[in-house]
Amino acid sequence: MDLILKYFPNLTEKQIEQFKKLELLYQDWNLKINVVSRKDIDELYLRHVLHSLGIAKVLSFKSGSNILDVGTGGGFPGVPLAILYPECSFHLVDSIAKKLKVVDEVVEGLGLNNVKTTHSRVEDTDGQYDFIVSRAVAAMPTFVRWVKGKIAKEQRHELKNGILYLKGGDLTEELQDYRTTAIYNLSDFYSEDFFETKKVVHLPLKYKG
Ligand SMILES: C[S@@+](CC[C@H](N)C(=O)[O-])C[C@H]1O[C@@H](n2cnc3c(N)ncnc32)[C@H](O)[C@@H]1O
Repeated sequence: MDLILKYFPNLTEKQIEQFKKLELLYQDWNLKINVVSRKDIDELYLRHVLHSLGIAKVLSFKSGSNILDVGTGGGFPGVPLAILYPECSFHLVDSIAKKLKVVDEVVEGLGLNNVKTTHSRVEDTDGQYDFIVSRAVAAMPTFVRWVKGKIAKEQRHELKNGILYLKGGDLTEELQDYRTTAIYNLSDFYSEDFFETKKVVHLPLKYKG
């Protein structure tokens, strides 16, 4: 938890309580339904919470923003971002029901009222969002195919509406067809070794009507 405060020192008491409670809820639910590996549970704040919040180091979501988390699994990056941005609406989608069961329990346990979950493949969902966030779900070409048509028309942020994807390693080949991407190194914000190769990829997408 100190790790979160190190990089996000302006949290409210409520947010601090929610981030603290997150560990207990995941430990408990992970025993019943395994959604996070044992090693990762031991390092929940580093590998999941702080990593998810890396998106917030790149862009601060404005109040009233709508965010889609594709393939949220156990709730990453959607749940930590929903705690950080209580004035934004988060839609967390996953095609595996049992993972969303854990997310629903965690969301309820935290008293988060800005999160909606849907059990579906994202291709089969409707909705328009300022930003679409994700981690470890699909290569960019596939991902772009899944989410096109889901971008809101109105631009409210300094970054154009589109995808904010947590990725790692060498992305040269994967992103070669996307000239408008910007890559942000999380090592510029966080000093822990875990973030050495981790990045946030911003890909603006056009509104499709
Ligand atoms: C490796 S897990 C990553 C989970 C989470 N984003 C994280 O980083 O901890 C990939 C998740 O994407 C989901 N997924 C894969 N394809 C999907 C699709 N087309 N629509 C919705 N969810 C999908 C899987 O069910 C799985 O939970």
